Amino acid sequence: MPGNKYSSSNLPGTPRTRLERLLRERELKRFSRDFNEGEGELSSAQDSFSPESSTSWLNNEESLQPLSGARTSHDGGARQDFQASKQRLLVVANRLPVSAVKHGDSWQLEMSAGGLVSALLGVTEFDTRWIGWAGINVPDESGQKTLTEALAAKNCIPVFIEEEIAHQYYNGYCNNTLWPLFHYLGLPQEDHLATTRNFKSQFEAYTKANQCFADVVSKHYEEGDAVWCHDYHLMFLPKYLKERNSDMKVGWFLHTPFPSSEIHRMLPSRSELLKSVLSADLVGFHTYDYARHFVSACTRILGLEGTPEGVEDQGKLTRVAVFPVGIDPDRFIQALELPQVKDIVKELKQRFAGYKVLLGVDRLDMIKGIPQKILAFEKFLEENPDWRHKVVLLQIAVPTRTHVLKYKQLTSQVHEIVGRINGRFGSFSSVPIHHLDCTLDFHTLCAIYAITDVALVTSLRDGMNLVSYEFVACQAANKGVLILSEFAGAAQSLGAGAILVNPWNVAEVASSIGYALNMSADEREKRHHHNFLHVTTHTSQGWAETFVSELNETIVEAQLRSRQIPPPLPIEAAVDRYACSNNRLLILGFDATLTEPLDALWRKGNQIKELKHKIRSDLREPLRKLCDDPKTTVLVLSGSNRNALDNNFGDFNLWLAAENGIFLRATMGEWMMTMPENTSMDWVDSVEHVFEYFTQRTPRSHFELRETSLIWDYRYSDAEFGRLQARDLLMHLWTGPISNLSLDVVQGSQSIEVRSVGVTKGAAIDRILGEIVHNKGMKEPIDYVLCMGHFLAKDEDIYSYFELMLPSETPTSSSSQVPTPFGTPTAGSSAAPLKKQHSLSPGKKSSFIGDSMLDPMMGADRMSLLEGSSLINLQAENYFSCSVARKRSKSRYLLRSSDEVLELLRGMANHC
Ligand SMILES: O=P(O)(O)OC[C@H]1O[C@H](O[C@H]2O[C@H](CO)[C@@H](O)[C@H](O)[C@H]2O)[C@H](O)[C@@H](O)[C@@H]1O
Ligand SMILES: O=c1ccn([C@@H]2O[C@H](COP(=O)(O)OP(=O)(O)O)[C@@H](O)[C@H]2O)c(=O)[nH]1
Repeated sequence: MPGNKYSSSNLPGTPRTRLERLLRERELKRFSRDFNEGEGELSSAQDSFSPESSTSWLNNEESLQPLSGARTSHDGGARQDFQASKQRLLVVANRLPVSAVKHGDSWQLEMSAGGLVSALLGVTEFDTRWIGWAGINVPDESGQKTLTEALAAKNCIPVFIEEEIAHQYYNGYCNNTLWPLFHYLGLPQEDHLATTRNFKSQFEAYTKANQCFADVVSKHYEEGDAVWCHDYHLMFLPKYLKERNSDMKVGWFLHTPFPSSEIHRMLPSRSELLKSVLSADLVGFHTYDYARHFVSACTRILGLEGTPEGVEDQGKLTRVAVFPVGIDPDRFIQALELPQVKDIVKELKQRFAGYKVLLGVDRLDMIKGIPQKILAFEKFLEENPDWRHKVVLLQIAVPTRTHVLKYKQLTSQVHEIVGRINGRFGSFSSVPIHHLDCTLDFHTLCAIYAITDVALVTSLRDGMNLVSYEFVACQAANKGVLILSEFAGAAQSLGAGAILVNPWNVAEVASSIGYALNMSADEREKRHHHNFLHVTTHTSQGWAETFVSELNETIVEAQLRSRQIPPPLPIEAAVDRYACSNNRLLILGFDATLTEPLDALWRKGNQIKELKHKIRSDLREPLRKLCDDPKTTVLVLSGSNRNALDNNFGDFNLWLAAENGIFLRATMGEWMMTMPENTSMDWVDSVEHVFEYFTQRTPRSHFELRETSLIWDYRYSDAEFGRLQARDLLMHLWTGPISNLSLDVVQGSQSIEVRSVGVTKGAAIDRILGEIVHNKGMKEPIDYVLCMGHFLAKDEDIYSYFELMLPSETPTSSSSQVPTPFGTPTAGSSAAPLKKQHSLSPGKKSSFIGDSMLDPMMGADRMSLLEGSSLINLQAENYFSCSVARKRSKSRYLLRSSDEVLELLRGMANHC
């Protein structure tokens, strides 16, 4: 990106691979950090947001430290320099690290709870601005101004959302629809009478809220910034941002699980959300499973191509990668050394003397499996009477999303179970469960983690779960045991040191509690050591650095890739050159060039087969005009069979070349063959057998037996499955029927074609032109060529054919494997001797070009006629080779879709 000083491509001696570049960037960062630490100018505590306190907003007391990157007046010069070298990062999340809360008549800024805030507090490496929803309704302008100013001191920028929209966006679409769905809890029943339970109105509010975020981001964005969007609240944000500025560097990270595509497809707006997320440059998840689910949702629901790198849509890659979050362990480890924390530890130890302490810390959310945890504890007490009155469960249930009905119901349910169990197993002097509906301050939380013997994390699903990390960080002395749900993302990192459980299996959790309480000191030590090492080496700081480095890198790679993509066809210039030429040749592909766009076919479901090979109706008129222009020759050159071309173009005055140019006819005349030497179909039975086998096993795939080739087409099948089947099919072909035959296997993006060696459009064009020139009795040289199609790589030799006709100073696009004009070096091409073949299907009348029996005037002589008569006089500026919707191409130009083809042909037709 121009002006982006963080593009590693700007560095001298640029490393060539992504890994090299990322390692180098890391090293530079480490160097810069070490340097500054050595100077003693910057301590991370100074530079980061301090969450341990809250402040009154109206009083504007500055007891909170600013977020990283805030410039304060007492900054020294070195600090300024270091700050200046930091990359600007806009963190955009629904929640700001502080929430404005009303206390009586005044407002206070309080620390927000939840893992996302905790994770991002550790991010100090960047010059960060945090953009998020203010969390409260502030309708008046002066109120908004005051809050904005108060937040600015923390480098926070509020997004104000009107109350009803915020309600439907946050309580409705986010937390009543996306949240339960992404955690495998299904969708709520839609209720048309209640707007809050109506997908449509909630969805509209969601899009509006995302627009509000986009407005604020755009306002604060500076060129070169990295914009990091967070979580399911902001799935539309990447799209809105890119629409405003396509150069913006946009990453999106999901903190929750991304469910299996079978779950995601239940969502009414499933496609829009996926497409929007794909507008980002980089998409990140906590675990490989979530990333895998996302890619397969894109392939199955959107029909796009999933690659090991991410998701590809017409050559545009959205990178998808895994970035497991961590915590800032030092914050916890250092807190335990504070006298006030030590006091709380002492007090708690006295309070629970003689008891083993089990701990749960969760937002009071149905995904956290709090009822299941408590029921498992009940079962444990039931089965282990010896442990009664020797063990307590402390359950900290942080209130959350209290306006959502399901959360209210959960609160009552949990209270009821706790009451019942305490009644059952409690005594005058003790109760087994201490359940607190509250938010703890940071120091108390650390102290509780430190005195705990067994932490119980029983989430039914959880993106990561940072409580498990925090517990481990605070257990250096105690070496307590972690019981961890296998459905939390953390199970993939802390699984080896924890006791993994299925939270739905209450009996298993109960017995795990027993196992943990009785575990030997030696085993506890080993398990703790393993997890402690992980928690202290996989920090939130590293997480953010890796994500932003990858984002920078993704942009560099996209630039490199886009350099290989042909530039867009300058339609106006192509039309102008056409207008002032005298003898023009238009070579047009058919499928995906002149046919309906795939999207339209896709939607029409079962009618696909009928519609598949039809020319777009809106193209008929301009095409007819072009065909009827005496100064223009139109040739449709396609892989399709003769029938398909006859049916579509029989009433146009043009030339048709079917089966990649093997058959040729003017629509006024008979079909003839250009390359009879390439039409042997001896191999067809054995290949057909394999194609049949795979067609039966791949729903919505089909194969087509053409006169000179066989094609298996899986473009309407599930993309992922289709690709797997295609790989398998190729293996079968190579090891079986074609292993000893001289055949070409041509892979399309969603097809596999088997044809005789040497049959390509480039090989056929020479003879086709010979025939056309002769047939039309052309006297004037061709001075304009448009050669345009969605051609397979193998058939792109046609572009090179014309390149070689240009005056010699014109650079050619490729020098290897190109046919020479009027005779290619390829085996079986026009240079080979012509001979009659008898493998054509009966019923079609064909002549061979060069077959003296059928047409004594045609043949090899005609080729030399053309060669010798310089009937092509093409200047570079009059040659337009153009790929349609295939970005990896040797063509000079690119048109993105058949819509643009329409625009071009209409423009030309205006000059007929
Ligand atoms: O902001 P709230 O609606 O009150 O909810 C709090 C946060 O909950 C979710 O946290 C997730 O992020 C954690 C860090 O990556 C992860 O460990 C945890 O498993 C997730 O549930 C939510 O995704 C955040 O957006 C909320 O802020
Ligand atoms: O009273 C509390 C208890 C916990 N937490 C924090 O809330 C976060 C919970 O994150 P987790 O990833 O476990 O789950 P989430 O709530 O984000 O789904 C942790 O960082 C806790 O330290 C908090 O802010 N206040």
